[in-house]
Amino acid sequence: MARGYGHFRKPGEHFRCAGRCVQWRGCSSPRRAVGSCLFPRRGSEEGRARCELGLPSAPPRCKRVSPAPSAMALAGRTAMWWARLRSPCPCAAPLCLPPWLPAGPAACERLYSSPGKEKLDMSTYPVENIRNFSIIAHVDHGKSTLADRLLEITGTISKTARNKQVLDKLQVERERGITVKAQSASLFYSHEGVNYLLNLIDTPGHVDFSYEVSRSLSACQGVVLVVDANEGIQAQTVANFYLAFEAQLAIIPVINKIDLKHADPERVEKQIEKVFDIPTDECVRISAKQGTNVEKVLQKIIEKIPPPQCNTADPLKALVFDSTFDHYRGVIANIALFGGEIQKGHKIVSAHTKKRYEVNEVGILTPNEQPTLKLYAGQVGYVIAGMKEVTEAQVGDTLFLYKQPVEPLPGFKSAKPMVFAGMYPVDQTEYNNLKSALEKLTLNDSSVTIHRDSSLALGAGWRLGFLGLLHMEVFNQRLEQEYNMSVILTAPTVPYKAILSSAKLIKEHGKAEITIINPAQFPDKISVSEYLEPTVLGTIVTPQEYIGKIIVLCQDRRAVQKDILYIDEHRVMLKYLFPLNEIVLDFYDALKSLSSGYASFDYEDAGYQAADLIKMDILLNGNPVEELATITHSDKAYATGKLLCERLKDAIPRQLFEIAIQAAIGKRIIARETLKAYRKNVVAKCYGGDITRRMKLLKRQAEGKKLMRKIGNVEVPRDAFIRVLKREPDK
Ligand SMILES: Nc1nc2c(ncn2[C@@H]2O[C@H](COP(=O)(O)OP(=O)(O)OP(=O)(O)O)[C@@H](O)[C@H]2O)c(=O)[nH]1
Repeated sequence: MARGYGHFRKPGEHFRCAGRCVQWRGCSSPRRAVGSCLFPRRGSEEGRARCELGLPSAPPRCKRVSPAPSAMALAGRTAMWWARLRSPCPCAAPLCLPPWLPAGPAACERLYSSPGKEKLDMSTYPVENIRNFSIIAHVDHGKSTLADRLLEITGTISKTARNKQVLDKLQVERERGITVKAQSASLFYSHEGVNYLLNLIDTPGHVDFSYEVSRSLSACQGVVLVVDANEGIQAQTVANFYLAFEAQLAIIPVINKIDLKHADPERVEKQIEKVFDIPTDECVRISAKQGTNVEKVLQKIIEKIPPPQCNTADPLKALVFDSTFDHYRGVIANIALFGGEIQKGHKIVSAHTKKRYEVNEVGILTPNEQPTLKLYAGQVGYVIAGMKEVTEAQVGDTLFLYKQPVEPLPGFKSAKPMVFAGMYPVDQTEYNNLKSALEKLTLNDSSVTIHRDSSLALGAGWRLGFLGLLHMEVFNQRLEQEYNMSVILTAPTVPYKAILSSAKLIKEHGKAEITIINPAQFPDKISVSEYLEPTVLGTIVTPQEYIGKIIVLCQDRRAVQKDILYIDEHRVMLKYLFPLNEIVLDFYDALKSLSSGYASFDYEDAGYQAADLIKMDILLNGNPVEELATITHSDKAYATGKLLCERLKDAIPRQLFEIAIQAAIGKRIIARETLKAYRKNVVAKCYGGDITRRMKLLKRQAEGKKLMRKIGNVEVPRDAFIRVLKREPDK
């Protein structure tokens, strides 16, 4: 496949390079594709680019094929190289060789070399042979591992030891070992002589990503509810069960990890019967890791989950349940067809924007994009239709054929952000780049809300709403990893409300009830008749020996007990009404710490309640730090103020001058810490003429300084805001 010098490549052509498939992204006019330019000289621009991207170094033979380009030509081609190196093959999202790819060059060529010629015919899967289902469970109960085995058994991926969490494609997912993004895959399975098309969606387990689960369920008729045979029912098992139950989906309970030494599937079956009212004989006992009984799960899916209720003869009605942005192809929308069919060339209209598009490509995910001739009612796949702007692809939108309008599908309830934080570019010149990165990332994560904001110290930025602190951390990490953006995040806060009493303010806001997502905009007590704080109904599942400590912790967090239920002789389920700001930052850590990791926690929105709130300012040498202002309950003001000052004292490096750290309510100072003046001489121990060592130490110090941002005359490290506000786990 490797082409020599002088070959004319066509745009879109696939070819092998350094052991992987690449697609030519050159311009449409025939141009000399120095096929070998993918094997650059060592030390060249491209060489460095390849190195940064972690691509292998050039094989020696390629150096012979590729004549060394002149400096000018090199500069001219660099952008093109970059574009091509960064552009993944449309069949393979990651640039690196995907772990599920069958070994050997032949397999690679078969899969990726000419997808255009290998479009699948999906007409052989009528609606009655389709099953759409999600795998739901508590964190780490084995959803992704079960998905791997299902993909293997159905021959979608080959059986190799490298197949671990194949559907967790994002770097952040692989690094953290958690699923943050629901991923779908189409499986072909033959049962009793009938060929079935099974569309699987692997969902995240953590409470912060439950919006992904609820959206995934809209494309399904059933769920596989995985429960760990050792841990039993946990808080997210209950939450996810009710999501599926309310959506009236068929539920297949699966008890996983029966290979574990302490597995007790019988106990878990009884729990399932007691809490969910599902007879014990309906549970399937499996070991997803070892593959035991996984085939039974497939059979249950076919028997218990009904096929989608829709018809290919109806007009096209496609629900966009997820979308991603590709730099070259625009928006790739994941769709579930609730009627009709769709194919290349169709003119479609978005019910949301009313804009018209022509379909360029349709296909299914296996789990990479596999183009198909058409998609039919009941099937789940993707569509590329030349949507160039991220705002054009709304998750929850309905697509229909031009001149054949349909009633739009109900779409999705918009996600309700639980925490808000300010986000600012480290350097204001990066503002536009960050704006574009945020737009693209929020397309893929529609649960994030964005409002423009600005701060005296940090300049122009945004106030972002997240579903929780983990969600905020993951979003920040994705911005860094996928868009190479580093940002400053301010202290997270929950959305409070205020009922205004001042006529002037009501006129200003146009309404009496306002939502405060930025502590800087907290209105004075004189102009407010009542403050309201958000609450959540929390579910805690714990072994009974920790119940005493947990009750004390909940009381300390101003929670009110609503229910208590023994799910078996050893485990208890507690329900508490919590003020959201008491749990959002560190409650989970505290709970895990005092229950030795055994208790689990989940929560759902429970509206607002009246609260005695005050705004607390933090002053550094008398100057208020807007980014550290917090809204707190009056009962907790002194304790919070003292703690914040102590934390700040640890977080701020000592400087050449003394720093007074104070917490103030209005003009009243309620806590104070003093940071002594200090200047570290990093080269103090370097005597003699060892210049390289001195340079190294000074460079390291300079790098540390880069991480800081000046606020007034005091340097505050970038990550201080979250660190300072996170409480220590309660002892
Ligand atoms: N012993 C044993 N371990 C298993 C089994 N299934 C999964 N695991 C392990 O459990 C851990 C979590 O598995 P995952 O598949 O990532 O769990 P998950 O539910 O997808 O996790 P999240 O996506 O973070 O919610 C991994 O270390 C798996 O190897 C099993 O049947 N037996």
